[in-house]
Amino acid sequence: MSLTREHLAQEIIDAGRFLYGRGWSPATSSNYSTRLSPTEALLTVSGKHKGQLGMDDVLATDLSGNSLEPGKKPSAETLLHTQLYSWRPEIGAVLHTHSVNATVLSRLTPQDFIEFEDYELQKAFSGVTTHESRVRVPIFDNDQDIARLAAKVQPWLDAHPDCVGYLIRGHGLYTWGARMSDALRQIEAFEFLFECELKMRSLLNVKA
Ligand SMILES: CSCCC(=O)C(=O)COP(=O)(O)O
Ligand SMILES: [Zn+2]
Repeated sequence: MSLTREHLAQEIIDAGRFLYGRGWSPATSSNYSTRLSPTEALLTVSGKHKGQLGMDDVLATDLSGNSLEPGKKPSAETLLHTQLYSWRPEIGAVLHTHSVNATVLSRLTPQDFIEFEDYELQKAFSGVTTHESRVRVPIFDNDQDIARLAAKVQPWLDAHPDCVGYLIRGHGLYTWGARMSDALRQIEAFEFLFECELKMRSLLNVKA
């Protein structure tokens, strides 16, 4: 059964309240989307406070990132959402957040990835069934040119079909799922793992 636009918009509003409440989407940062149809996404309007979204603060775009609702300005990062819907037809929701831990960890890491290993919570990621696995999370340098950034993300996605999310250095996290609940679960898992990693590094006095 396909969900109505109203239901999908409410999922985005509820996600914003939750993520803002956890401190992972401060102020107007972050953007969220759901798949509206095989060729359209429903996405947050640019510049809105994500803890206070209303029904008018979302708009439909095509999968090239073009607004289908004149008068509404799509998120500056629309292309990073729509490229994921184009990449995998089973993706139904994409979340981008700006937590302190994602920001600090991505800045502290000189390599272009971080890897999680031997954490039970890795099993919260789609497709992971044991802690005896490695979840590699690429880190892309931040770029105000989102088309250029998307062009750097695409080859990684194509080479890693099991990728569950990525970081943008000093900026934030992207993750996704078949449904909004899956994307939210992955955000929570990432945040738990980021915090573990930062605590481990500070206790071990590891710089990177
Ligand atoms: C104040 S945060 C800077 C922009 C950003 O990174 C973000 O996630 C929000 O951008 P949008 O255009 O989607 O509001
Ligand atoms: Zn952002």
